[in-house]
Amino acid sequence: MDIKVFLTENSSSPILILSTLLLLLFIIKQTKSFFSHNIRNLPPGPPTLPIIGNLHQVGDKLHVSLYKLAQEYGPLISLKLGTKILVVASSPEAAMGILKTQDRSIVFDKDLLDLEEEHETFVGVKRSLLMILEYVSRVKDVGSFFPVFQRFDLQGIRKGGLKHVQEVFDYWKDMIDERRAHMGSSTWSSAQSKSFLDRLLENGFSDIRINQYVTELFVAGTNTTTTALIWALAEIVKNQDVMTKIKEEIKREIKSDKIKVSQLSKLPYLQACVKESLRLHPPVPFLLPRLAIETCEVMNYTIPKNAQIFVNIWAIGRDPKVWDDPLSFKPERFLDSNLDYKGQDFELLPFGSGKRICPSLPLGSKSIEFIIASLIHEFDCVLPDNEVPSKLDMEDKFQITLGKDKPLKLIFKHKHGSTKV
Ligand code: HEM
Repeated sequence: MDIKVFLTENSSSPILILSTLLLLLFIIKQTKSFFSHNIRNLPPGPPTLPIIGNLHQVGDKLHVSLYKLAQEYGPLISLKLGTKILVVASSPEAAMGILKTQDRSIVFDKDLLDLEEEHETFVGVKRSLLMILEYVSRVKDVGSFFPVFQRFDLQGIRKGGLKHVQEVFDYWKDMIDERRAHMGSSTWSSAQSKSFLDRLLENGFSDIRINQYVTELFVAGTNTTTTALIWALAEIVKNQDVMTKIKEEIKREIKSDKIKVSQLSKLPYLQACVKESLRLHPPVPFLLPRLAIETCEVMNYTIPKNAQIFVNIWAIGRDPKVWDDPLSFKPERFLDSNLDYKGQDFELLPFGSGKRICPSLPLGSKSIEFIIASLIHEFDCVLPDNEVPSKLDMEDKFQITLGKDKPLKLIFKHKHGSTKV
């Protein structure tokens, strides 16, 4: 229909006319923005549709959709998501190119930590932290692909996320107030200062800053470690030959009732199992998104300023060009190899690399090794309901961490009597 005729026929409805004009303006703006993004020599990628670009190709399992696109278009690809350009690295070379040029990133949309929003009542810090993760990991946030819509928060993502951030803040507000009052009292001496919170308070951090740091640490630290632990246990239980080898190693090397952290270095096979599990199931499938601060060249392609960059470490861990028989759980591959996850080997980056590497790498990796070694040393671990280990379901579920879709249920029978599920 001719626009002029349409406007004349509908002149009785000013709201309809206004919304039509707004829609037209929007389409013109998007089209202009598409042409201005038409940068030469972008990394290859699938053809785009008008306005939405490649949004229709991004499934709920983002790590899998981007892995499949990388198989088709190469290790460094570019996509248009709304008005944004996303570059994804899915091979060690591409990861190295990105991580050596782009070392700043953003953790949360800063709006999520905006404290101006209204109060809600406390419902439980664990639930709230999980809800924050759930909101942060929502892939299909219209506002992030079309910044023009950001302020409207059409899907309620910002509002929902803020509600749970506020619940978490409320939870430890009392703790902060109490500690601050104690520090200000005459009975306080700096020798009593022990915790991370004390250090922040001593150094004059405001409540807002403390809230942000502590929430970030909780969000980054809790789900990652438990997710890694669950995957490693699931793989060991599924592969009973691996379980037998761990038991033999522990029996041979550990003579005490309890394992100490200092003894973990005597268990190279167990350490290889943890590495192998982190290769196949990195709890964080994409490193923290990097933002191209300036236009730059990576692998002879141009990455334009303000492009968002993902490194798909889940894809790198399954790349048949890098790993022999990549989908099999084979800890032996690490026994005669110097390959490590400390950020230097771009084939294996479960903790990231560069300035943004996980600050808790030693704590995270040692915790998993220690918990698994202790469980296997002290308990016999079996699946309930005569489930066959080799048939254990290993489907994953994409949130900001990549968890196991079906919960892992195990029965732990203490070697000296009691049973725990
Ligand atoms: C197995 C356990 C863990 C894994 C696999 C893991 C993985 C990661 C990864 C991949 C990143 C992003 C690195 C990058 O983009 O280059 C990261 C960042 C981070 N991790 Fe961990 N992490 C674990 C445990 C922890 C723990 C226990 C804590 C805190 C107690 C923690 C705190 C953080 C923080 C604060 C950041 C953000 C660093 C920044 O903003 O520069 N992580 N972690």
